Amino acid sequence: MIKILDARFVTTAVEPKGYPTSLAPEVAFVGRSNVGKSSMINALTGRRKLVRVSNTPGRTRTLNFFDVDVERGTKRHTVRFADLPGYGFAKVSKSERSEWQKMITAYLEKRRDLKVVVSIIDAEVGPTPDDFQTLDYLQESNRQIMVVATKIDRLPKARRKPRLQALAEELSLPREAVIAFSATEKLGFDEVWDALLNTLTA
Ligand SMILES: Nc1nc2c(ncn2[C@@H]2O[C@H](COP(=O)(O)OP(=O)(O)OP(=O)(O)O)[C@@H](O)[C@H]2O)c(=O)[nH]1
Ligand SMILES: [Mg+2]
Repeated sequence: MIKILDARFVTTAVEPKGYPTSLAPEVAFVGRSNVGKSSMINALTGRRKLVRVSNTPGRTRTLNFFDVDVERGTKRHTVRFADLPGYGFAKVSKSERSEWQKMITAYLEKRRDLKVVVSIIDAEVGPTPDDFQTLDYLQESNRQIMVVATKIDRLPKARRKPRLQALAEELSLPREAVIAFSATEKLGFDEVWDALLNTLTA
């Protein structure tokens, strides 16, 4: 039902004056370093190498923008994705960490085009204090939030449903508000796209 027509890199930015000019509603992917943000963008665009991913936390160090043309039913949409550096990466200096923090919060606070923030949680690890802090911050900023639990493939099938239920409870969300995802097993593609397009076209 969901078909990706095209996906392309737009630009890299570190501060507001480098953000691309408005074109389409924007979706930002936030989460811990190494949680799988860039992999999720690759999976959602059906391009294995659109964004660089890595085993080493701290791979993404700037804001990276991508445009995606997507078709659902007979309707075509263009959506802009913003891949953000992860938070909670310990192996950088304090000053570097605060630079990252500034880069991310400047974007989340000021970006007008930003319509949905996808908060990515590791399904196995569960929400960390950093995740809770970010979710609180986003709620206070009145941002539209979508929670996606990724790396669900790492859990045996029988444990997935109870795990998602527990995650939803921890986050004080209804069960259906937490979408299960796996970049490696390609799970959750339709669910995430449907939720995104439903929100963006509401
Ligand atoms: N098993 C499994 N591994 C995944 C999944 N998604 C990502 N990974 C792995 O997790 C690691 C980190 O992935 P990235 O997509 O680079 O993570 P990121 O959140 O963009 O990381 P930073 O840019 O450092 O913040 C890589 O080794 C990926 O292959 C998934 O759904 N399942
Ligand atoms: Mg990344």
